[in-house]
Parts: sequence; C-alpha cells; structure tokens
Amino acid sequence: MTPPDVPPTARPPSLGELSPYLALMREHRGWLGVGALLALITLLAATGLLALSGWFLSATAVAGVSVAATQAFNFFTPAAGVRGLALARTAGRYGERVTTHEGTLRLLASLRRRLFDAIEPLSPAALQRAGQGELMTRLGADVDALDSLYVRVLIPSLVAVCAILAAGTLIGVFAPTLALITVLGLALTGGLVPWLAWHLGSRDAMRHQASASHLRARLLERLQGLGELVIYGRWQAELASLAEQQAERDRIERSQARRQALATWLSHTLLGLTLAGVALLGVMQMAPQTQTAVGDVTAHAGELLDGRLLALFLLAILGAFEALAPLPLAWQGLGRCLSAAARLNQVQADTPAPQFPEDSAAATPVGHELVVHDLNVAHGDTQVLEQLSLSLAPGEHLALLGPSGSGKSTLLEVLSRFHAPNSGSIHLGGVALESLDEATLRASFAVCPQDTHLFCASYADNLRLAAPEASDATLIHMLESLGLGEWLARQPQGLAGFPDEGGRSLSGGQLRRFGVARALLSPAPIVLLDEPCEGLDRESAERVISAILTACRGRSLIMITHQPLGLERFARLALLEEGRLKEDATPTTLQADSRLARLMARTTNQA
Ligand SMILES: Nc1ncnc2c1ncn2[C@@H]1O[C@H](COP(=O)(O)OP(=O)(O)OP(=O)(O)O)[C@@H](O)[C@H]1O
Repeated sequence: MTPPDVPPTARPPSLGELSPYLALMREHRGWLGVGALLALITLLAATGLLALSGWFLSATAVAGVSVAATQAFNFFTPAAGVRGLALARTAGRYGERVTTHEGTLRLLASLRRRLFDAIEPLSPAALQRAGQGELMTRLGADVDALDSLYVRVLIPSLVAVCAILAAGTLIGVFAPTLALITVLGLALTGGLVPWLAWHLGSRDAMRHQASASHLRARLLERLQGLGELVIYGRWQAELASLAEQQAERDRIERSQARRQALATWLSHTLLGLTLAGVALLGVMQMAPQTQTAVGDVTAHAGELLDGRLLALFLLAILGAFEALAPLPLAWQGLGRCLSAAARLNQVQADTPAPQFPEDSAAATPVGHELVVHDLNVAHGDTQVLEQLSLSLAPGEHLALLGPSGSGKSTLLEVLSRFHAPNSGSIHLGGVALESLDEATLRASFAVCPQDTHLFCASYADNLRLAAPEASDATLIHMLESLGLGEWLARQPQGLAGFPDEGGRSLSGGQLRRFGVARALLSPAPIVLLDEPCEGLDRESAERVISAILTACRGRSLIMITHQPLGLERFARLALLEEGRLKEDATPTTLQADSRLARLMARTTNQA
C-alpha cells in the first residue's frame, strides 16, 4: 500500500478554511491580544536599542574629534535609553512568550473540545467509516499543526508590518528618500518572499500532510494487528513498506528545506540591496563634515544628512529585518496549517448519522412494545435486511437465529440507531424510533454487542457504565451468576482492579460475559444481546443463558445466538436468512415442524 498522493488537479486549501479558528480566537482575545501587544513592544525595544546604540557609538566617535564637542555631548541620556530599551526588550520577550503560549494552549484546548463535540454524536458505525487511525491523526497532528497559526504566522506577520512601518517612520523623520527605499526593500523582503514561499510550497505542504497522516494511521493500525503480522511472517515486509513511506515523507521535507534555503537567500539578498542602497544614498546626502551637536540633528531634516544618523538608519533596518527573517518559514508552514484546518473542518462538517429531536419535540413511548415493519437496510450497495417485520410484546423473549452474514447484528444496530434503515419503520411504545430523544432511546435499550470494550477504569466503573447506582454487592452477584466469580476472586484488587487496555487481560469468553453483565445491570426495559455465549463451553453457556433469562424476567429480550442451547426456554424463535425473516416460531411449533427444526439445526450447527 503506497501513501495517497495528492492528485495534480487538487487545489490547495483556501485561506477561508481558517475562518472557524480565527473566530475561535475571539474567545481568547485577552491572552492573544496581550501577547500581540508584548510582541510589538519587544520589537520596538529591540529596534530602538539597535538604532540608539548605533547612533550613540557614532555620535561618541564624532564628539571625540574636538574638546568642545566632547564637553557639550550628553553621554548620560542615550546611555540610560540603551539600558532602558535593553530591559524593556528582555522583559517584553519574556512576557510575550508566556502570554502567546498560554493563549495558544487555551486555543488548542478549545479546538480539541470543539472537535470532540463534533465527533461525539457520530454513531459508532460512522466513526468506523472515518477510521480510528485517521481520527486519531486529526485529533492529534492536525490540531497540533494549527498551533503554529497564531505564534508562527499571525504574530510574526503583524510584528513584521509594524517593524517596516516603525523603521520607515524613524528614518522618514530625518531622510524621506531613504525611508522610501527602506520601506520598499523591507516590504519586498517581508511580503514577496513569504508569499512565494507559501505559494511554491503549498503543494508540498498538502502532500506532506497527506503522507504524514497516512503514515500515522497506518502505523497505528499495523501495531494493533502486530500479532497477525508476526504469525504470518509479514512484519518485515510491512516494516520495509513503512520505511518507504517514511522515505517519501523525507523527500518532501528535503524539497521544503531547499525551498526554505532559497527563500532565506532571497530575503538576505534583498536586505543587502536595501542596506547598500540606503548607505550609498545616505553617503551622497551626507554633510562633508559632521559637527552638529546631539540635540540639533532634527534641524537637518530636508537638508544635508548628519553622518551620525546613517549608522542609526542601517541598524534600524537590521533591527526590522530581524522581525522579517522568520516569515518565509512561517508562511511556508501556512500551507500545512491550511491543510490541517481543511481536514478538521471536514470532520466537523460530517453530519452525524443519527439525528435526534430536541427534548421538547420528542415523543414519549407508552409501554415498550417493539414493532418493526417492512424494514429495508443496506450497507452501501449491499442489501442486508429486506422487508423485515417483527413485533415483540413487553416482557417477551425472542431468540434470533440465522446463518453468518444474514443481518442479525445489523438489526440490532438499526434498533440502537447506530445505523439508519433505508425504508420501513420501527415503533417503540407506539412512537417512531426517530421521534425519541436520545436519552429516552438509550434508556430503553440495553445492548451487548459482539465486541466488548473495557475502558481504562476500574472493573466496577466499567460495569457501572450501565448502572451508575449499582452497589458492589449487585455487581459481584451479577458477575457470579455469569460464572465470573472465580475470575473476580483471583483479581488482587477485586472490582477496584483495572483491566489492560481494551480488556486484553480477560479471555475472549470472560470479556464477552463482562459485556453481558454490563447490559444486564442496565435497568432498560428491552435487552439486546449479540451472541452472548460465543466462545463458551457448554456448561458456562447454559449458566449464562440461565442468568440472562433470570435478569430479563419482566423485560423484553432479543438474543442472537448460533448455539442450540436453552432455545426451549424462549417464548419465540426467529430465523433470519439472507436478510429475510423466514420463520417466527415458538419452541412448540419448532418441535412440531420437522422442516423448521432442520433449518434451525443447520443454522445452529454453523457455530
Ligand atoms: N459496516 C458495514 N459495511 C458494509 N457491510 C457490512 C457492514 N456491517 C455488516 N456488513 C455486511 O452486512 C451483512 C450482514 O452483517 P451482520 O453482521 O449483520 O451479519 P450477522 O448475521 O450478524 O453475522 P454473524 O452471525 O457472522 O455475526 C454481511 O454481509 C456483512 O458483510
């Protein structure tokens, strides 16, 4: 599998992708605004320090030419200015770092929260479609990529504009022509070069983002399946393929670095030309002999230039250039920010699969009768359930059988609204399922899917997910009734113990029963269990069935199973074949009808 390349026709994301993040910045305008202000103060202090020091040195040299000039020269005021500016620069830089980083971290926290808010309503099916690794990348790397937007792009750009204006104004007070050259040279350096870096690098930025995200997602996925790769001797080939992808990413980074070097060369050349132009013109405008007292320099505006000012001009330009130097790299990174923003916007734009009505518009079911009518469900182009009709009276127990792939789990997914039907209706207590608000729907069904996920929390907390009020004694009793008593007794910390990630410290059968316990502890009136006895020996399976039927006394139950165990204890049996509900029988009709019995036997023998 090669990394996805960006199609040649793909357009780089536009600046408009950033608008949600710029809007988000308003929430943190205090920190971000103070950060920007301190960055400006630091810049002005740094430029002023350089310019004043340059002027001070040359003025001191000129003052030393004659005794009269030395006596008239005021050393103290400029020296105090230099000290003051140096202190302001240091304090400003410190404050700027603290506030801009604080602002950025707060901004990222809001961004992550917004993203979680967008992902949270997605149904598990929609999340699966998005891909775990891909989502992890978007939540991690893409959000991180946006951290440079404020600190590395917006603030330096603002500071650069102010630096150009400050240097232009300072020089313009004494020599307008030199100020014009300065502003032109600096504007080209700070505007044209970063713009070129952004435009020429945007395609590489997209490819880099796509390649990095693909590599991350693939690495995560392959690590999850490492066992299979080792067993089938494929991990060396996988490593080689991952290394190839990494090399591709390195190639893109090298190309970005070359472009960066070119931009640096170009901006330094423009700086050199600006300095040379100002120096040359300045020398041409200079008085033949500079003997003016310090306080008189402004008197020369529009006339011959005071030579001491030339050093001030050149150092002011150098000071301003310090603010422009990081721009090409920052704007080259803007492409990365835009790609990341576009990908995050896409996650947020994905409409959540199930839409629930507002609490006020939601209907309230009367009783818990479940009526499925003429249901058609497809996964993509594959029709899975066809014209399925089924009803379940409150308290009725139904065992749902059917060959693998016949659509049993899909039916449970549709009942839980993890997947939307193409047509047909489902009513609970006389109310269409889609008219129930989410809280009522979730409180109506207790579901144990085929895969049980244990969270990184104590066993007790994992069980209380379904029944927050349940006492320890209730939890222990439930685990014991499902045959997990011995397992619990072996846990050094009992219910307070923690499972390994995802529940890997439990065997497949134990994990399945843990999920069943969670569903049975829920007080929901309808229980949906997907193959609760899968992977269990006969004795354990019979025990689990007994526990399920006891816990579901008075509650409705749909239990998917491939095992012929305990079927006679169910009020009704249903058989799904190729998406159609072939039979809906009672154990009595099952015994009486040999054709149906054969069908059941064929289905259950597949297990
Ligand atoms: N997310 C999905 N995307 C595409 N097809 C799917 C998806 N989930 C299930 N299917 C397909 O739908 C069909 C029914 O799957 P389902 O899991 O409902 O069957 P099942 O009867 O529960 O099977 P089993 O007894 O093996 O668990 C299968 O052909 C399966 O490949």
